[in-house]
Amino acid sequence: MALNFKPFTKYEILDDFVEVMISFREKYGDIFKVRAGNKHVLHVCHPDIADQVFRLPYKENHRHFPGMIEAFYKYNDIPRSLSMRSGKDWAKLRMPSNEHLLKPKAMANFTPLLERVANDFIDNLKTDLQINDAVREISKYAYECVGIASFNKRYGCLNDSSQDEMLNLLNTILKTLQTAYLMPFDINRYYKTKTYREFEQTYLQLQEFLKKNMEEQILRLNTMRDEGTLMDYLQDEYNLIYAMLSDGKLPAEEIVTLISDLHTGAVEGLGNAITFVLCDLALNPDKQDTLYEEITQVAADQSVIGIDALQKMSYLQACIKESQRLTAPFPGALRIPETDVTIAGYRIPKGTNISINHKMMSLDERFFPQPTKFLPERWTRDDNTDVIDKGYQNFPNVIVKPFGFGVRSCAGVRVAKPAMMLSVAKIIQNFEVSLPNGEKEIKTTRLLFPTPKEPVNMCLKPRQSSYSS
Ligand code: HEM
Repeated sequence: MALNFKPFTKYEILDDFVEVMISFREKYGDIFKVRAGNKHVLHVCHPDIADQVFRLPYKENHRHFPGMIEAFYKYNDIPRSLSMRSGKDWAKLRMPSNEHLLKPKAMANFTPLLERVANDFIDNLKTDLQINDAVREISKYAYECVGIASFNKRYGCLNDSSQDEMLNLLNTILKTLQTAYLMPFDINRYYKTKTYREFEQTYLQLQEFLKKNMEEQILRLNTMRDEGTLMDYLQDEYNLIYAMLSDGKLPAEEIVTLISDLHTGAVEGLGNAITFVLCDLALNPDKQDTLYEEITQVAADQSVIGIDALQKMSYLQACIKESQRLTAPFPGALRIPETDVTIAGYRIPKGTNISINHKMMSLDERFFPQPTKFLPERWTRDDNTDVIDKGYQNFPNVIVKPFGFGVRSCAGVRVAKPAMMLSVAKIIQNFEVSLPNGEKEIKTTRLLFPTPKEPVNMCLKPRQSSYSS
């Protein structure tokens, strides 16, 4: 079966994409094949089948990339970005990075840095008492978070609109990538299309920007070393570049490549995910009240919310997980079997793209009763069966996987989680959030990540006991 594209279309993901996929599942069952771009993708919509796919051996962690990406690296002699690598080449960059980005202490290392950005963001909101075009505004916060996590640097984007250029650039990179993934033929291998040229120009600009920041960071660290202040500084602040350079496993050029993935992966992903959590809380004031209660209990009268407090905020974690269930940032974890396999009775040739369709499973009534309702209680440990039948817990850890699954999952999750938790906790600690004009629903569309179809505005009412950030 194929989703047919006209030859010269705009290659966008259709707004009714989810409805189309649901109709396929109803017609063809829990496993079906769809044409996406120039490849076929096998969609899996049942946790038992997903479990079988996840358990296959993956030595190479292969990916297929659009022709535009292959053409870009043919024309430009720069190292491939992490997300565009496969096999040993991918592992060579990913494994040494994991030691810094994913080790258990990483979240504690990044949280104090991110909190500084969250505090500035809240200070701005205290003046504005509204968020206009939430994804855009929150993407600025996200961009600042990546700047401080990568280079211990404030880009200044929260207060300086001249920095918006970088946000536009990151947005263009994502848009052109999406088009490339959807194109049914690899024309970019033979001809530099407008999409290719836009991608090439913006991606090279991003690399230049990051190279310059890397050089500044190295100079700064060397100056501190020469002045004898480096060790004192490192006691106060985690520095990712120092940590990666000093273990000597990756050259500076490869570190820049990794940092570029941190930028492209983070800003849109975080901007949208945080917006959706705030919308869900605005549309469900009773859940917002419960969250506010938890925050006041755990954070007491503190303006500082540290890693210990975040880890105690189980309702906050449940709100985020439930929001990510509803909007499923990641439509499907991709797996490519390395030999011919039999799954759910079907013989599947090696090299087939299999997508574990988290989106379909997350909204499936068989696994989540009342699937369209925002019920964070689904994810709390208390046995509150009055609120929701927790039968879905028979499928733990397979269905809702916003950060992906296994070795190829999100490399920035230990930045993303505290960045999300800090912003939502501090906003709810300080304001009652609502949507204007009694809006009842946020319609979504996709730009690699799901995003609101129209800009979302939010009203912020200061809470009586709001603390200074
Ligand atoms: C809510 C926000 C985010 C979500 C939902 C998210 C989700 C994901 C998912 C599902 C993947 C796996 C994609 C795949 O299988 O190809 C991924 C990959 C990745 N993410 Fe995130 N992410 C988020 C934020 C971030 C942040 C803040 C960073 C960086 C600081 C980041 C860095 C990366 C990188 C580098 C990869 C590529 C990993 C690889 O190919 O080995 N992400 N992300």
